[in-house]
Amino acid sequence: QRTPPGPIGLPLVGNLLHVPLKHPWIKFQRLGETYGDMTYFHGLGNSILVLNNHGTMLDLLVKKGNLYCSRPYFTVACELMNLVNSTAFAPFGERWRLHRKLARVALGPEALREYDSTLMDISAILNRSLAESPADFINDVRLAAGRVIMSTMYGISVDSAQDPYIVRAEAAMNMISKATIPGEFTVDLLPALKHLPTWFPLTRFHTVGEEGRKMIEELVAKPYQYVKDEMAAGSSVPSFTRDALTKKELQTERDTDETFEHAVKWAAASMYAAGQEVISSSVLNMIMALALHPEILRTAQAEIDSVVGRQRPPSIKDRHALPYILAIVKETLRWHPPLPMDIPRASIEDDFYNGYLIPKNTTVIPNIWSLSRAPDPDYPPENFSPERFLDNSRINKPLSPLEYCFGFGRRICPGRGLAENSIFLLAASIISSFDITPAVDGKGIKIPIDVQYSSGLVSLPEDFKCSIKPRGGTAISVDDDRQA
Ligand code: HEM
Repeated sequence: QRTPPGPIGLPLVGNLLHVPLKHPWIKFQRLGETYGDMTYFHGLGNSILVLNNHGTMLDLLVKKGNLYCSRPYFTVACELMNLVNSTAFAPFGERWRLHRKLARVALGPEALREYDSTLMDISAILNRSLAESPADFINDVRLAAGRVIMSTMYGISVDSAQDPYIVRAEAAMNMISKATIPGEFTVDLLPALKHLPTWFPLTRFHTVGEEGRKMIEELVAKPYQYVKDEMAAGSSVPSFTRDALTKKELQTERDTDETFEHAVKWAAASMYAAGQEVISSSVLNMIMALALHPEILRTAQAEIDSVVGRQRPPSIKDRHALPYILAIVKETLRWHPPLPMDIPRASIEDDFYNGYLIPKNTTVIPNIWSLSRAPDPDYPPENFSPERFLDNSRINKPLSPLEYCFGFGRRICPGRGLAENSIFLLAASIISSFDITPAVDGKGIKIPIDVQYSSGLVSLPEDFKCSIKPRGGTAISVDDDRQA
């Protein structure tokens, strides 16, 4: 039986040369132009299938979801750093199912409502720091995203970027992101290498794995212990961890599953690892887009002024009355999807699809990037144009990025509700309070913004400069609170 088409490989190295380390999603999209919706190739013993078409992604990852709901085994991340315990890298099985149940109960729509006012507080704090130290906006946004996760997962309020919870998490994230690009570590391609002694050349992964494992152990254990201590003292506040330890929907698992505590700890820490960076990268991406498009910012401000007014900050409840802001959020996720290659899947059995064999253990890469680049004669894909989602007169409406940026089927992102709420609220409150323009140098000349993104599994905007100033005549004081 033949496998799907793809480039012909060299012996041994296979087609590894076809996977550049920089922005592999662009190369994958081009391979799709040559080979069609499915491109299949080998690299050092791994078989890789890249999907470039939405229908094919739905057929394999939703309709045949059970066959494709495992993850490839990243030796460095999964084994040496222990991330096989996390939700995102867990293979298909009982442990992963329990994590998903925890997320359904403790991060579902009902649980999310508990956090609306926390998110409002976090936006107000972000606005205050943007007004006080606008040059630090990148750190401020990262910190706000860290606050969203620490408060919803553990009820921990974070004071500053030097907070040990945040420092630990950021360092661990840095490592994970690097360890999970297929091909980044030779050991991921030749798993037997991990048995080589640490002095052997090429075994940098031993050091990285060891450091990563220590960091991750602390990331998992410390905040969990905090929630237990607060609960014992009778002073805990709502959080994912507290809900998981108390909600009656999880009583059976708590009573019968001896791995329950381990699962709660790892599920909560997985949310940090999976959620903080994508929220901050989305908000920074939006700030960059608005600095480049003053007319879009003005239209967005006019919408907020007319719907919400200048006397109070926007809230989650205003969402459906603010279609332009929602279109900006969608366009931000489409313009540069935070996970351009989704999180790769692994097939758990041989499958036959459209006349091709897809062998068991194939690494499947749904190339979300290709979907975000669908040709559009009215609004070219490289342009930032929220209008593309609002122009009802068009016959061919674009697919909403909410249909693909969060993944598919049984492994779809369990944090998407929290992500949508927090990105919307942070975006709306920044837009309502600030003017954003390119920065100027000492001579008053604009510093051009170079639109560049990193190459990890999560792809972030590279650092850029812009000017953020409170809006003239704004009635919303930037050190606002919810009573204003
Ligand atoms: C803009 C924000 C976000 C984007 C674009 C995003 C995207 C994704 C994608 C593409 C996946 C892989 C889904 C698949 O395999 O098909 C995923 C998985 C995951 N996401 Fe998100 N995510 C976001 C925010 C969050 C947040 C805020 C959290 C937690 C609070 C979170 C937690 C997770 C977890 C735990 C997984 C692993 C699920 C599993 O393997 O079963 N994500 N996300």
